[in-house]
Amino acid sequence: MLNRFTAVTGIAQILRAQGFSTLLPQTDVSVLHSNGPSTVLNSKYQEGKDTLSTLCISKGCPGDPHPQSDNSSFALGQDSESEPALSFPPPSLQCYIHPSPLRFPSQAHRPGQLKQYYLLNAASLLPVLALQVKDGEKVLDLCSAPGGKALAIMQSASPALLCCNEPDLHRRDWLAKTLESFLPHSLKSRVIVSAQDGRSFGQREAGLYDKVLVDAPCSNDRSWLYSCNSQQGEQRLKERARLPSLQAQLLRSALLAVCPGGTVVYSTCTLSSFENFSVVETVLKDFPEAEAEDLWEEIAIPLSKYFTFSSNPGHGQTTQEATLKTQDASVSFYRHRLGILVVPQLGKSWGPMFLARIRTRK
Ligand SMILES: C[S@@+](CC[C@H](N)C(=O)[O-])C[C@H]1O[C@@H](n2cnc3c(N)ncnc32)[C@H](O)[C@@H]1O
Repeated sequence: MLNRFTAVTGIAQILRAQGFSTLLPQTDVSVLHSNGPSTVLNSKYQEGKDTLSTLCISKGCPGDPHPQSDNSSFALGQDSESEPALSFPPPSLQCYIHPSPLRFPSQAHRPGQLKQYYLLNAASLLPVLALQVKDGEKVLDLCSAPGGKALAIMQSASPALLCCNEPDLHRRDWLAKTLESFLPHSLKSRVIVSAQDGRSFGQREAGLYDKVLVDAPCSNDRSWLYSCNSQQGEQRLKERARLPSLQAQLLRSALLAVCPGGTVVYSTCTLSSFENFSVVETVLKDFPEAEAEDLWEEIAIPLSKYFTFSSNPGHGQTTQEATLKTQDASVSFYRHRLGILVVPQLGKSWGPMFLARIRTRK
């Protein structure tokens, strides 16, 4: 993720030369121009585990009273390759994706300077896209560390307040460092770090937020690829059992924290339907004034060129299979009203990622 609060000249050209393309349909920086200082990216990629191949570039943020970017002179064209379009692409967010697993080297800390890019699993952008944060809104990131989605929110819009909550001390330090490395001082009063247990947040700050992201602690299926010993594995299997209850409490808390007419996005990086569809279904029973929205047309179809989606909840619920032919691929989908799931694919370095969007009635 290129940081719009720094100079980013030259990176888009390097990306294109390396075979990256824009993830979001509306932009193509092949015609990117800038008079600002050029940035040199270390283009020596490493192939290996935990590969990340999404890069986000952002234009200047219209609502930001303190633009510190030199990229206001960028001229951006339309991406004729991409269709159909996302209905709500954040106007200031540009993302790049690579068809094969590549890894940019992460950028070293440079005292007194903001980092220019942040690497993230491409599917991590989807909960932020679903949240549709608008300038001036109050946003809560209930489970925030290490801060990738909080940064993506700040690349997408200029909220009046972004509260990043993380109860774990070590991870909260990591979060604070991430925010410090990417966001200018001028945003300090608008991006705050909180240390509460997310389960009680909703009671304490009931109805205060327009948007709440619950990127919940989960089984994190991709991390199984890197678990090194069986003891660790057994411990994690034990912990799995308590997750759906914790996740449901966090989602309930989020629904209390959001104002009438507000939006909650619930996401995990597991395939487990007990941590995904079942949590949403259980919690919605307690909130008759809230309903899950269909993300199929808005997110799954426009991004089907890159991600394989499923909305099959498993355990015998009714599903409807549909096949969508894109320019490049024919992909099978299962539709379900409660959420969508990015399924990992061989040779791709993203997913799983489940997301559901819930709106409360005004
Ligand atoms: C999947 S990670 C969040 C990743 C983060 N949103 C990002 O994009 O970088 C889940 C986080 O939830 C935190 N967490 C665990 N229990 C929590 C609780 N009771 N309330 C709030 N956060 C909690 C974990 O410490 C962990 O940092």
